Amino acid sequence: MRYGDQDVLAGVDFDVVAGETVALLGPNGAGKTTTIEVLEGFRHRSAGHVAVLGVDPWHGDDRWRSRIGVVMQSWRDHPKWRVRELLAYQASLYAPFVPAGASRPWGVDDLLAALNLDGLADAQIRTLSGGQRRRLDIAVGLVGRPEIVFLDEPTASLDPRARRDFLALIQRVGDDLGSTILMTTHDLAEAEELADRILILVGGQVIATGTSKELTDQIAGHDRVRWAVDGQRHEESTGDSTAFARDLFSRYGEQVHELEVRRASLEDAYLSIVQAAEHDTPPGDIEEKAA
Ligand SMILES: Nc1ncnc2c1ncn2[C@@H]1O[C@H](COP(=O)(O)OP(=O)(O)OP(=O)(O)O)[C@@H](O)[C@H]1O
Repeated sequence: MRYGDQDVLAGVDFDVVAGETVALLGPNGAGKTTTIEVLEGFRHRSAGHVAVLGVDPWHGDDRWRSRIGVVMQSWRDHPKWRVRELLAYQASLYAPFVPAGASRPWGVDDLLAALNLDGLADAQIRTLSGGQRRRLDIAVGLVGRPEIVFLDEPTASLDPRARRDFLALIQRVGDDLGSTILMTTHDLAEAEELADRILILVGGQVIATGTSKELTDQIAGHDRVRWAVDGQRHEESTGDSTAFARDLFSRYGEQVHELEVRRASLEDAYLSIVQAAEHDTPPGDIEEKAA
């Protein structure tokens, strides 16, 4: 994808298997929204090959579109419509394309309840708070029970309970409906909880892919161990925190206090991988220096 003479996506190459939940992570401006918009058919790529459900998204027709659901980063329209009215209208757009015997679209009341929006069914959209509006955006993306759902930062502006409801709903959409999910997020706990696989995009390139554990293992050797002996606090990195603790106790016995082991998290791995890509060094080196 190129704007003017600037390539904003180059070397983005990945497959997503049917039924997979994939999280696209990356710093601001990395190209996540652009990638998703190309896949949704909203942006015309400058070059390259893209297929979604076997179709080039730029040439996707209404039948193809009825098989995908989209939650964009932000959209504002229909301010005077009521919540139930908008959802029912969106659901009606899918109706002509329902395959025989399939239970699509989603029942509007069920979906409102799942997103805890039932109390707002008759509210005008312009009266919703940012987080309520976000929940409606999510409902609009899911109402067609799509085979693939694209979600661009779906939980930005959700309160903790709404975020919990969303995570449960997306898990249900993935498990019960078998939908394929591609989402962007800056929330690493969310990616860890939902995603079968994570792609990290930096500077318009996919620089790492794997499960949360595979990415975290890339910076193995970075567990942090903290302890105190004689009131003196200590902290070290280690690849084997169990052996480290055993050695600590064999040397200092009961003098060891306040022992704390912190395993490398997805956030540590993400920061290390992104910083390494930005500085062109292997993951881990930067973290070591920072530590
Ligand atoms: N219409 C446009 N014209 C020119 N440049 C654009 C346009 N849209 C996006 N860009 C540029 O493309 C790059 C990727 O933007 P994109 O919105 O895809 O990033 P992102 O990873 O989704 O960022 P964020 O996390 O901030 O949402 C940025 O450098 C941005 O400035």
